[in-house]
Amino acid sequence: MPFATEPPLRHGRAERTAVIWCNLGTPEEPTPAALRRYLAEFLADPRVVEIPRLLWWPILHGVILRVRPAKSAAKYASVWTPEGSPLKVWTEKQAKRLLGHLGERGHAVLVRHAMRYGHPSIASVLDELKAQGATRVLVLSAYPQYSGATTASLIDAVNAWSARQRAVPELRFVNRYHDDPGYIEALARSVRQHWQAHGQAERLVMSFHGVPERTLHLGDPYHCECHKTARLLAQALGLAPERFAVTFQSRFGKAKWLQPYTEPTLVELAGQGVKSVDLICPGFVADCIETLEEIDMEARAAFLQAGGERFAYIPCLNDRPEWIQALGDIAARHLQGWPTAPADEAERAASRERALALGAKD
Ligand SMILES: C=CC1=C(C)c2cc3[nH]c(cc4nc(cc5[nH]c(cc1n2)c(C)c5CCC(=O)O)C(CCC(=O)O)=C4C)c(C)c3C=C
Ligand SMILES: [Fe+2]
Ligand SMILES: [Fe+2]
Repeated sequence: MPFATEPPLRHGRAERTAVIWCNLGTPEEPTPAALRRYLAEFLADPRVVEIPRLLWWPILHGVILRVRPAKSAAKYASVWTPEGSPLKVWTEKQAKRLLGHLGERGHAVLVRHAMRYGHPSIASVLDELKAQGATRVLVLSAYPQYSGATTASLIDAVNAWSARQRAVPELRFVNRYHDDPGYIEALARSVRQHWQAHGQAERLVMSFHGVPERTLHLGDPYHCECHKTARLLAQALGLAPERFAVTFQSRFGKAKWLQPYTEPTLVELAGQGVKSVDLICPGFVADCIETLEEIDMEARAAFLQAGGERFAYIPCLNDRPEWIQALGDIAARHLQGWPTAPADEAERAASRERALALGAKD
């Protein structure tokens, strides 16, 4: 396999540190064609669908990619913004805010966002950072809870890029922050603020994206990490166990996924006479199709139709200042020991001196 041809690194050259804020990815447009491209890449990832290729390929190409793109495109169209897909808009904004926040704290780092599927791809962002002289890269995932389908998949993508490089930058991965106090407190504050403005419902439903149940039995920590996030959030809010529920949404395919499922739980609550629910999606740090359409439209309608009277969706953390602060703290913790101070002329000269003293030739 050919490795990249790269300009030789000069001794004494300033080190540059970069942070990549990685999210899942989203279609470029709310059209069947764009959805087909997006879903074809996403659902071909063996980390996402753990079915042997020989069985999965005919289903994916023969059925799913013929039917789903048009249906999903209509759903995306219902949440699309003038700037594009909500997931893209929030992810870009978060990267900018993180750059500003780290800068204020004296960290002169490069910050870019990247998408696991679609654009800008992880490989293209790593290429760009390397061209800008990044010698150390912190990969920060937009999934607080680790799962093979998400976190491990983005690690795979970074490693696939590394496998094509001659000079591989130093890499660090933030695999999880499901119990980070700053993240939990940012969630708690968003709930308290909602309660102050709109009053508290009878139940707080915490809905996480689902995964196939068998991944739990195979050792994926995702289910446990979702429950820990939920427990810590409930504790921070002083909620007794009977006042909240943990559910899983976005089931895909016919297999059993993590339970209880979000929508049937809402219908059941309404059937038990619960008239009001607040719903938060703590595992999504940016609003997207799964929160804005599946929850705030579909799940809302199901609850109200089943006899519920008040359904309040509490938005994702998006660009809330406490969240950007928490994200900055998480990044700063993982950047420890890496040079992030501005590389000025004096600093460059000193590092050259050190290199020469060690016998290196410039
Ligand atoms: C914790 C985050 C996520 C996990 C785990 C996850 C697993 C997973 N998802 C699918 C199938 C689909 N997911 C889709 C959208 C989507 N999924 C996540 C996050 C996780 N997925 C997000 C943030 C989004 C929104 C993307 C956006 O553009 O807004 C979709 C596409 C939408 C649709 O057609 O319904 C699919 C399909 C599987 C199979 C899976 C497996 C473990
Ligand atoms: Fe998903
Ligand atoms: Fe969905």
